[in-house]
Amino acid sequence: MSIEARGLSKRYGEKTAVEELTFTVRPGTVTGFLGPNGAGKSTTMRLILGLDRPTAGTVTVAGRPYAAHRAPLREVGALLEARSTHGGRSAYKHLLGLALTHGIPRSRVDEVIEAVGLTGVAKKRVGGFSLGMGQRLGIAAALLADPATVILDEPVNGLDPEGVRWIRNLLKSLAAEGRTVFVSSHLMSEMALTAEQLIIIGRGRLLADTTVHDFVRSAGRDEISLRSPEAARLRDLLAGPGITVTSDDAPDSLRVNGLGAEAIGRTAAEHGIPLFELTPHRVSLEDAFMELTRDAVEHHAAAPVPHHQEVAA
Ligand SMILES: Nc1ncnc2c1ncn2[C@@H]1O[C@H](COP(=O)(O)OP(=O)(O)OP(=O)(O)O)[C@@H](O)[C@H]1O
Repeated sequence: MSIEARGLSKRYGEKTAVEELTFTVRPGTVTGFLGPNGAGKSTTMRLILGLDRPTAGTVTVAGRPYAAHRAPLREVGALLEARSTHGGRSAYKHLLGLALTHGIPRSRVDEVIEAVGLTGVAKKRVGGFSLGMGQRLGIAAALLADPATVILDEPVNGLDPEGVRWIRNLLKSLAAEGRTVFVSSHLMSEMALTAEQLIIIGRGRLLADTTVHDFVRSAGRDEISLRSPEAARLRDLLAGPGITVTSDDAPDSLRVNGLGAEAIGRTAAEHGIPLFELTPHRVSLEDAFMELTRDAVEHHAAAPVPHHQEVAA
């Protein structure tokens, strides 16, 4: 049961929150929905759930707009914002209320409470819940009708490492059961551990629709830093197509892109050039994500201008 967005756009007055988004979220895998703050993730999720009307384009779940489903709760379970629950009620009463109004058996309430690990506190007032317990309750509500599609907006926000790991495993198991799992985040590193597919947006536009595997591979070019008393000579020897050598402020240091440590070490040895240091640096996923979304970030912090000298393209 896929989620299909086609030319999906949403404007609020002058502000374009979502612009011509076209993507498909497929069942059986976790799809991460990534973008910096204000990219349009929450708006897109609201459009999927029929809580807002698109200015243009369409979005369907299992072939129909959300509102056209006879029992939408059974089709799509969603967690948008935590803490929409009445603080004076217990978790159990809250879920039971939802279940009774949607024809869901009482036994299912116990099941989801158990599944999200709230059994010990199910009879306690929701008002006294921690952020993590509130998120678990929101997820219990989303799963109550055993939906084929699960949509969660920033579910790990504010959670401790144990909670983050729990959500990660839960999402994977929901996908393994054949469900469509669509989860937003602004943390690339978290999505790399949780998702298989990635849809990345910035300023409302699609920036990438890819797999985590491909994103990691394209981001995974190594940069090598080295120190040598003959750095200038080595720099000329390493230059070539697809290879970038930059020198930092220190006259004996170089940074090399496009060559492995072995190739550099071998070239240095062939020419009798001593190396004092040869260190590979992995370009982090977070760096690659920031690079991709740099132009789409609404508020930049002032960054120092890098001082690099390029000797070869
Ligand atoms: N009801 C609204 N009226 C006016 N502007 C809105 C409205 N809802 C969202 N926006 C604007 O649309 C843009 C996208 O917002 P949205 O909340 O969808 O982004 P997001 O990717 O979920 O961001 P975050 O990670 O900060 O939650 C933002 O610039 C936001 O200010």
